[in-house]
Amino acid sequence: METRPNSIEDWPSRAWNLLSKLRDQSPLVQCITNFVSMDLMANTLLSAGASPAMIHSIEEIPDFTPHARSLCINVGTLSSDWLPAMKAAVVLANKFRKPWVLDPVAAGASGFRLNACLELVGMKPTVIRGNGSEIIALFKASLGASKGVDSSHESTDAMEAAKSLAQASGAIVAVSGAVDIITDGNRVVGAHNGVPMMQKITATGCAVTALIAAFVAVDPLHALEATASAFSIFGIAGELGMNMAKGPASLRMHLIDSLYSLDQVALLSHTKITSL
Ligand SMILES: Nc1ncnc2c1ncn2[C@@H]1O[C@H](COP(=O)(O)OP(=O)(O)OP(=O)(O)O)[C@@H](O)[C@H]1O
Ligand SMILES: Cc1ncsc1CCO
Ligand SMILES: [Mg+2]
Repeated sequence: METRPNSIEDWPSRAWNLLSKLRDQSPLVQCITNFVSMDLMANTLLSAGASPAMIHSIEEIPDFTPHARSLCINVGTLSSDWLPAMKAAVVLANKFRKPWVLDPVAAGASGFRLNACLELVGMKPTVIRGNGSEIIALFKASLGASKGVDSSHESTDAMEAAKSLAQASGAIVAVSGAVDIITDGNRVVGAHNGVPMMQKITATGCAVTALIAAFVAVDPLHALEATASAFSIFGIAGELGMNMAKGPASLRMHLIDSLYSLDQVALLSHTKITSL
C-alpha cells in the first residue's frame, strides 16, 4: 500500500514508499567493489529487493553500464588496473544520467588511494558515503592540508567536513556512525537507527553504500531523502536482527533476514530520521 507523506518531514512514510518502490522495480545496481564486500553487498541488495551485478572488467563496461539503473564505486581493495574501469563506468553513468555513489574506503591510507578518491569526487558522484575518518581525510586533502586519518572520528565530528565537501563537490555527503549524517551542504539530516555491533561485521559500511545506490536509483531527484531512508532501513534491519543475534556472525545473517522481511508496521514504528 502506498502511504503519502504529509510533508517533507514525514520520514517513516517516505522511507516506506521508497522501499516499496525498490521492491516493485528491482533496479539493476552495478557494483565495482572490493573483494571483502562483494558477498554482503550483493546479499544486502537482493534482500532489499534490488538486483545486484558485481561487474568490473573494463571490457564489459561499455555494454553493461548503460543498462544499470545506478552504479556503486568502492575503492576498498583498489589496484591500478581497476581504477580505469571505475572511471569508465562513471563516465557512462554520467552520460546516461544514472545516479552513482562513491565509497572512499580508507581514503587517506595511501597517496595512490587518496588521489584516486579525489579524482572520483571530481567526477560528480550523486552521493559520497564514508565513515567519519574517510570524510575528514577527503575534506582535508581537497583543501591540500594534512592527509592523516584518525580512525577514532565520530560522525558528528565530521559534520562540518561533510558540509564543506558537499558544497565543493555538489554531491550529497553521508557519514556513517552512531548517528548517520546526510547533507547537501546546506540541510543536515540524521538517521538514528542501527546497533554498535554492526561495526563488528566487515563491510556493513560498503553494504549500506550499495543500498543507498539502490535507493537513489528509484528516486534520483531526491538523493538526500533516498540516502537517509536507506541508512534508516539498514539500521532497522540491524536492530531487528540484533534481537535474534548472538554475535557478529549471526547478526550478519539476521540483518539480511530482517531486511528481507521488513514490513510496513515495523518500518513505520522504527524509522528515526531528524533534521540536525
Ligand atoms: N555506534 C553505532 N551505533 C549504531 N549503528 C552504527 C554505529 N556505528 C556504525 N553503525 C552503522 O553500521 C553501518 C556501518 O557503518 P561504519 O561507520 O562502521 O562503516 P565503515 O567504517 O565504512 O565500515 P566498513 O568499511 O567495514 O564497510 C552503518 O549502517 C552505520 O549506520
Ligand atoms: C577489511 C577491508 N579491507 C579492504 S576493504 C575492506 C572491507 C571494509 O571496507
Ligand atoms: Mg567503509
